[in-house]
Amino acid sequence: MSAPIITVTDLRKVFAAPRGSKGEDVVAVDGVSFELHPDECLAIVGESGSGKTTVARMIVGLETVTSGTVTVLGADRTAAPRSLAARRERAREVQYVFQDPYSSLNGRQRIGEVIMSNLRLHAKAVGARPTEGTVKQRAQGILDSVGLPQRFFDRLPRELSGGQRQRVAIARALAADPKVIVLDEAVAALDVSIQAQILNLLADIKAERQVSYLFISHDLAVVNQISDRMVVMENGVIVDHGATAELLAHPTHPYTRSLRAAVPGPGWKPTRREKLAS
Ligand SMILES: Nc1ncnc2c1ncn2[C@@H]1O[C@H](COP(=O)(O)OP(=O)(O)OP(=O)(O)O)[C@@H](O)[C@H]1O
Repeated sequence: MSAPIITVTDLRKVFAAPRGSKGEDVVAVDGVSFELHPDECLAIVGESGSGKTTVARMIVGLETVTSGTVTVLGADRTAAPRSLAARRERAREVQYVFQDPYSSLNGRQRIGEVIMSNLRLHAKAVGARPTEGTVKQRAQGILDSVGLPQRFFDRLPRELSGGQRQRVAIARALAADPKVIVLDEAVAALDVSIQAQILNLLADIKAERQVSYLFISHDLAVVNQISDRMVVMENGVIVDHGATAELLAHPTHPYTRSLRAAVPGPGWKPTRREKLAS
């Protein structure tokens, strides 16, 4: 098997109680280890507060690491980036798509400019000087690849639906041509039918490009559709891991079983992923 793109080893995060408060420190993540391989979708699942987002934020350098290590493409990424250039270098490797596409998009920036500014940023960082015409052409291509018509190029985020805005957030991530996209509850705010469209889009993108997903979700029905493997977190600790289809068809760990049991009946079928792939 080829070398992992991301390796996290014995990752731990403690949030200190505010100074002067009588509160206790929060151990959000405790001894988490896993690997993300090329072209795979690894899901991190668990209930609210289990530590999923904190793991992702440590991987992209948005949160400091208390102990343990993060390696991305063979480079140690445990320490927080020290400069803007270092932060951008990391962003070229790993892009982050947030749950709420509205607050993550600049309300005054038109959709085409959202994509073009990320294209310019990352082209500049690798010393390329594409013309404005080339940048625009690439941005139009990316808009097309996320299934949005060209007339959206000049629109503002508020003129788009939630699903369309999430397509723009994905387009912005693609503009960096990353090796990994972290999708943090990226479809949680969307209606089920729109969720399915975005999941199909993500599957298409992954089939076309060399990109891996770290897919964070509390929703096993969604995870079942998109991920190859999953790790299950409870109270900051990985309590279960394995191939998604296998783990969900035959959950053995009590926590995975309880999560699985909490999935609403209609629409839930362990074979749905095969259907999506067909
Ligand atoms: N900045 C912070 N300061 C203090 N505690 C925090 C901070 N961020 C997260 N926590 C705590 O760390 C724990 C894990 O939170 P985290 O957001 O990683 O969980 P999660 O599984 O992603 O949940 P959710 O899906 O609700 O975001 C929680 O107890 C949370 O309250």
